[in-house]
Amino acid sequence: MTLGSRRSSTVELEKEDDEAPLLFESKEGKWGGAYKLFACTIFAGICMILVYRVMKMPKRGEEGRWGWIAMLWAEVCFGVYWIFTQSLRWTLLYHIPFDHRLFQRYGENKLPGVDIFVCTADPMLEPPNMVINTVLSVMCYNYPSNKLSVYLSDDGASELTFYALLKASIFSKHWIPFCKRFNIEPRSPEAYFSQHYCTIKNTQEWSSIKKLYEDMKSEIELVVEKGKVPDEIRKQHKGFSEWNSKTTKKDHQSIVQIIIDGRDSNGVDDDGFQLPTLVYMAREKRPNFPHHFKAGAMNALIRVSSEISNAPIILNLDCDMYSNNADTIQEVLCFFMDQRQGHQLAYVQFPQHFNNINKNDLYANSFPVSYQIEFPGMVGEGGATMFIGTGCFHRRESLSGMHFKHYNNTPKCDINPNININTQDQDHHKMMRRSVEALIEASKGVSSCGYEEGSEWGKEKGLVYGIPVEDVVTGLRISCRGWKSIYYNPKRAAFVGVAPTTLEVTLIQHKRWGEGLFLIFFSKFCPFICGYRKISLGVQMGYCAFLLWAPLSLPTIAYAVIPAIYTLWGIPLFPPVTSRWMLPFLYAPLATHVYSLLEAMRCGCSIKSWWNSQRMKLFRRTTSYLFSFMDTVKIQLGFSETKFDVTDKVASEDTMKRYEEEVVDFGSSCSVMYTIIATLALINLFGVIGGTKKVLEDDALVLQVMLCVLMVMLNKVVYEALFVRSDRGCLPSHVLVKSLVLASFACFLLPYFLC
Ligand SMILES: O=c1ccn([C@@H]2O[C@H](COP(=O)(O)OP(=O)(O)O[C@H]3O[C@H](CO)[C@@H](O)[C@H](O)[C@H]3O)[C@@H](O)[C@H]2O)c(=O)[nH]1
Ligand SMILES: [Mn+2]
Repeated sequence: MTLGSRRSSTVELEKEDDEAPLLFESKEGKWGGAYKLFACTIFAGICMILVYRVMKMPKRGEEGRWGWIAMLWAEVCFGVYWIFTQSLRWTLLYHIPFDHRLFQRYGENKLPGVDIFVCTADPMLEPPNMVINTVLSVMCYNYPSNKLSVYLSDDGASELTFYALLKASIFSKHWIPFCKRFNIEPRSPEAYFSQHYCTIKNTQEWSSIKKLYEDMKSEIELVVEKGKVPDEIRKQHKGFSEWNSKTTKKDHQSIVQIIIDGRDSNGVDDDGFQLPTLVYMAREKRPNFPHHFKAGAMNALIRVSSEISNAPIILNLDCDMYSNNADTIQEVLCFFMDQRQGHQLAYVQFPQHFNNINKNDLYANSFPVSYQIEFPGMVGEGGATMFIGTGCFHRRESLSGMHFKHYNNTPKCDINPNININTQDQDHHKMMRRSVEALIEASKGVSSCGYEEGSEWGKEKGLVYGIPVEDVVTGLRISCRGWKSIYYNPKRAAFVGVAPTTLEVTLIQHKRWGEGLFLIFFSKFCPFICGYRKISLGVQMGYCAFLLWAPLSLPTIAYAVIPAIYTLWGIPLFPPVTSRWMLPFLYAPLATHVYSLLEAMRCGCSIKSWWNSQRMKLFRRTTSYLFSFMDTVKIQLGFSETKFDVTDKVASEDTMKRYEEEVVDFGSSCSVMYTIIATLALINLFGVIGGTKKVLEDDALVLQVMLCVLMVMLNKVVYEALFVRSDRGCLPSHVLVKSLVLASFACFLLPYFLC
């Protein structure tokens, strides 16, 4: 069976609606003109820096030539990168939906079905209780339940997760009517009960539902702790028969269970309303078949859902991202169903918000500047935005791989315009209602390892394989296939997730991102090649501002090391304070950083969180992205394969305490990364100590010493972790020894080798 042949996959409008009021409007951001002028002055500064570098380059044999060349190279890199980031700031475009018009125009019956995919990969890193909270939150959307289907993909193939989902399906019968009756938010029970005391009039009902939730939660926790579902529970559901002693995460058959069949008249909640369909899926995995991580899971979900519900709109969520607004689907449909532009739209991306960011966002895990400026900036450049893996609504056709021109050329009446989805479908189901068993059989077939062999999945169809940021590359390809996309950041966050709480986890996560993004740059999906004449130059450059994180590590390391070492050697790399050339060297970096601070504050960051983000930028570039860079090179040369380290979403109490107190937690296992961080911090400390004396003799070293002082200020937390702290999150003594040896070598012995 081919995709989309059974049910309509089209959200389209009839011609007569052409005159009707639009379902959304677009607005340009303010203060564009002033910014453009300001950016031009910075650009002039950058050019003058480069001119000075080339003019004053020491001759062959003269002192400092290599350092000078390295600085020139680093400044060229920063300059080019800065230009790329400008394309994300030139024209900001925001979209505002009019959701009240949607129901007015279509009524409930004419709205399309929505399939919701939730992915999980490991019951230890992603606790089943967290997963079902996400599932429950999306089962409660203010949207006709018979049009909602929720699919959980479990790459951990864990009976614990399955058990939790069964429990959640029972609890949902009480939870959904409770949410709708009292119109509560958010609808993830864990989030709701942790944020609210009884806010509703009927306290008895509130307490009883809270008790139900807590009982379920502790029952699940008990089973998870045991690591095994007890036999008496296993007997209660035939689904457990899929697990036997040989089932492991990496080796098992396809498991598909329709836990709630939305067509079934028994599938109703306490108030007698239909429940959404709920499906558990663990696609087949075998040791000798690559499974392609999340991209593989998503592709299996696309196919399995096409057998079961085949809704034209797909929402995709990570297991830690619960829905925080029950009206999100309506808002999104305003975009997809708008008569003027809706048909061109492939996806609507929401930002990722987190509920566990500490006061000043110590690890710079939230991206307010990206979400409030850079993403709308990319939309402003050419109607495209990045797909970032979670909190994204897709049109099924585009996600499955269809080109816009083919979609647009398909006569819409042949594949049922959305107007008829509901009524026709139900008749359709009555007529050719496949039994649950038949649906499960078909689903198992399409989620088996063999199904993808020799097929176009992962290449032309579905999410792209081979790149650990499957999301970004897939979004880019969709844009290159002629589709538009919208970025939407509503006032009330639509989705809320969990951010890493230790430095180590953040650095590892960024290593994966950096590597994946850089791999895109080298693949056939490089925006300048794949996007040539398909997406605007601004969007191509905007993508590169992200794709080039990894190589930017090299100039950053050069800038963090060379000035400090050359200070100790007494060799100047910058113009003296008395020279007029000093001006661009002061202006360009100062203006960019002051601007970046203002921009962050405009997005609601505190000064301290901006400062933290600058430190994290340094840490990430000198460690995560350096490893991303090296691994990408290895992969390109064929020495290594891509992998996906799942982000740990649980933290010990000790760690949480430090996180809340905003004390950097270095953890224990990333010692190579920490050695680099500590070595750079020490080199700059030596630079300041040795340089202060020299500055008094030679004013040519002033800028260099200022740079070292800035680096030392950024690295304050590192010195504390090395010399002062003694808790479990500090830096171990072997890191101190190694970094001292390395830093001393670079500062004091290297000159003897080089001379
Ligand atoms: O083999 C795998 C690995 C991961 N996942 C799921 O993918 C999601 C994202 O994984 P996570 O470890 O949380 O990574 P993050 O870095 O937090 O994820 C961001 O970056 C990823 C790409 O690197 C995107 O896939 C995600 O959607 C995006 O939120 C989670 O729900 C996982 O359960 C799978 O289903 N199968
Ligand atoms: Mn995550």
